[in-house]
Amino acid sequence: MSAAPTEAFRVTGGVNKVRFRSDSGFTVMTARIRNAEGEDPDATVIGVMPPLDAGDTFSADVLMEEHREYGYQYRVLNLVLEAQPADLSEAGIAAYLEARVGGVGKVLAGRIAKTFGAATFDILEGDPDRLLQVPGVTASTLHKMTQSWSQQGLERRLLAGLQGLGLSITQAQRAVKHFGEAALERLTADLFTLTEVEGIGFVTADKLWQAQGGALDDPRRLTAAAVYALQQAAQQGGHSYLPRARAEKGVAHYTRVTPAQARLAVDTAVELGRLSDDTPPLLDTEDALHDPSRIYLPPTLRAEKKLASLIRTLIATPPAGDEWTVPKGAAKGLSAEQAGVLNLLEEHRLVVLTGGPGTGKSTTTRAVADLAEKLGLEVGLCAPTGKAARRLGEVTGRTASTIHRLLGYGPAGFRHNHLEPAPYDLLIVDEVSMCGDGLMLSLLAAVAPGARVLLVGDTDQLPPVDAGLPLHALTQTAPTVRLTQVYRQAAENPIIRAAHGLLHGQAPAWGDPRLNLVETEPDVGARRVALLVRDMGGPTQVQVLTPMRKGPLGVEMLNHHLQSLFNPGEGGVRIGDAHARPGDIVVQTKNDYTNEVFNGTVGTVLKADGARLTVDFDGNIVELAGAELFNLQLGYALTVHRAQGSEWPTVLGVLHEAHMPMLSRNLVYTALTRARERFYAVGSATAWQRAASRQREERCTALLDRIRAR
Ligand SMILES: Nc1ncnc2c1ncn2[C@@H]1O[C@H](COP(=O)(O)OP(=O)(O)OP(=O)(O)O)[C@@H](O)[C@H]1O
Repeated sequence: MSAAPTEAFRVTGGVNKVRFRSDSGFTVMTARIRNAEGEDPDATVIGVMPPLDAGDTFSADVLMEEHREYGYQYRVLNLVLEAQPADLSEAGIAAYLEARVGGVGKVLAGRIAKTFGAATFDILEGDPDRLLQVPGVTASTLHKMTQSWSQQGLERRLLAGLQGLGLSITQAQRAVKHFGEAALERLTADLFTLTEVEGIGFVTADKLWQAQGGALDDPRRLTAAAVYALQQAAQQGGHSYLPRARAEKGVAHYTRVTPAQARLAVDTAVELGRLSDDTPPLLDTEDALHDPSRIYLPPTLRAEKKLASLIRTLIATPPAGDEWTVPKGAAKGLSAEQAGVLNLLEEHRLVVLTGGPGTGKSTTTRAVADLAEKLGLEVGLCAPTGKAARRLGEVTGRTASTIHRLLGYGPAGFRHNHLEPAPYDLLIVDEVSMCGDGLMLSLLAAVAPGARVLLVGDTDQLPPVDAGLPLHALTQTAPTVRLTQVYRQAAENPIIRAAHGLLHGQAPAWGDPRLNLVETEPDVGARRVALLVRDMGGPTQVQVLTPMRKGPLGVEMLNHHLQSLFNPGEGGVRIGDAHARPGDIVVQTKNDYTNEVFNGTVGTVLKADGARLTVDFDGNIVELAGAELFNLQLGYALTVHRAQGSEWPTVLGVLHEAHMPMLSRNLVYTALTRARERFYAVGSATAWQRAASRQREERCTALLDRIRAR
């Protein structure tokens, strides 16, 4: 082969030996590869490939690269398996038959190879009955052989065809996994169907589409863009629907088409049922300026309607039995407001308890659980995250779990639902501000007939990451107690006072040793933060929070400086955004129900060997490898969103005008209330003033209207 060219080139080859293959399809093999310029008899070839064995032949686009340890090797971009072995000697054919064709053992493979030689594969493909003349090949053996051969042939043709559409081998494999045999036909008919595959979005499909020379105004492209606009609105802004004008703007933004075409795109998507138009009949009182139109993704519309009817039912139906009585002593130590919750639960199945930090929500929750158990009721305690569940358990002195665990979440979804309700007479859910419509629907759908539900949360916290704002709708429709009095020791705490001040648009009054601010410029900020963390006792004593991931004061930059100061060194195991070494602080970024580690849980790396990490998450010691490592990031600094539901004694909050797009009152309120004893702001006081005055953008949700609708 000539010197390493920088761009990809095509080779054909035969597999010598497969050295390694991960479940994601990443393979390391040695192969004989050749092209017009020459042959490399035993090259190292790496990359994501279809399942293959020694003896397979293939054609592939490869890039040559020099690895610092292994020297030259070829990285596969696309690889198509040929339908027969490289080595057409009798032994080669026998080895291939034995390895790849079902029902054929060593002896039989030898006989077939001896009888038919290189013609074996054409016969297997085109005239398989002739194989019956080989002693030992029975009708059932032949059936197994032809089944397996045609299945493999189909998969080979599918992968080759999909790669012909421009898909990478990874995308092709995921498409086959998702669509099965119909993959090629579905994607040939409409390449944008690819967006149904987990992890492949409109932008990727559009790149493939344009690489194929697809027309920019093709209805399939425009329809897919309309659906994508709604998906992005839910993911980025938590919107359950978009007014038509914004949906059209989204389409124009993603496709660069004219407003007229964008309008057509939304109309077409609605006609095809890919989107739903649920615009309510315009009441004459509506002002013409307010755009009442509502464009939904169909599943979101169904969920919102279902949730509204569930809430209406819970509000309208009486609790089962009459055992709920509130004896005199039950309200001991509670304020009249707090005691109100106990009384409301006598008549109502669904009660909501809200209030800011230190207003006595947890105290009230404990009193409700105590009373319910005295009355002999089964009480279920849960919260959206592991950390919040643990805290709920601590303050109520009972076991509490995540909502997912309480509802029996597994690969097939939630075990408890309207068919098999959760077996509790009273469900208490904490930190409900973190529940989107989806999780709230799963939760309320699993409430047993006649059972009661107490939802506890703080409506001023950040809105949920998922779409919808159910807690807000519930506080305006279900019987609600809003605790306002901040208690003595809580009131003395400047953090809690500052949090309540934020709700009235006031920036915190800095200067208290428990509530202080240090100004810094973005470019030197990360380094400054690392030194401050050192002065404050190191990363185990203080949690750093910041609004963003990117930028000079983002999580990535802060973690880089914090890791180099507190755990310097080289190498380590690759995780989501860096390399982790023993002693590093890491954070789980996705719910992992198998290891019972949830998004936002912080842990310490105990061991890092090869491609495995042992992490201690608050006493839950887990071993992580493979894809699980990409659910981890360095955790010296976290985004405020990731910190929701967690609390630390000391928090260092980084906030600067540079974060402007993210700054809102709820964001800084949530950051501040993550600190139990001490909050240290680094950045600029102006940023806090600006944030305090900015309400977050309203979310497009019609849940409240639907609950109220008659
Ligand atoms: N009725 C009350 N009378 C006197 N003190 C109270 C009362 N209710 C709560 N407290 C005290 O106020 C403090 C805050 O109570 P609690 O932790 O229940 O508030 P919270 O709303 O759960 O706060 P956070 O949201 O921060 O968890 C606690 O020290 C608690 O003992």
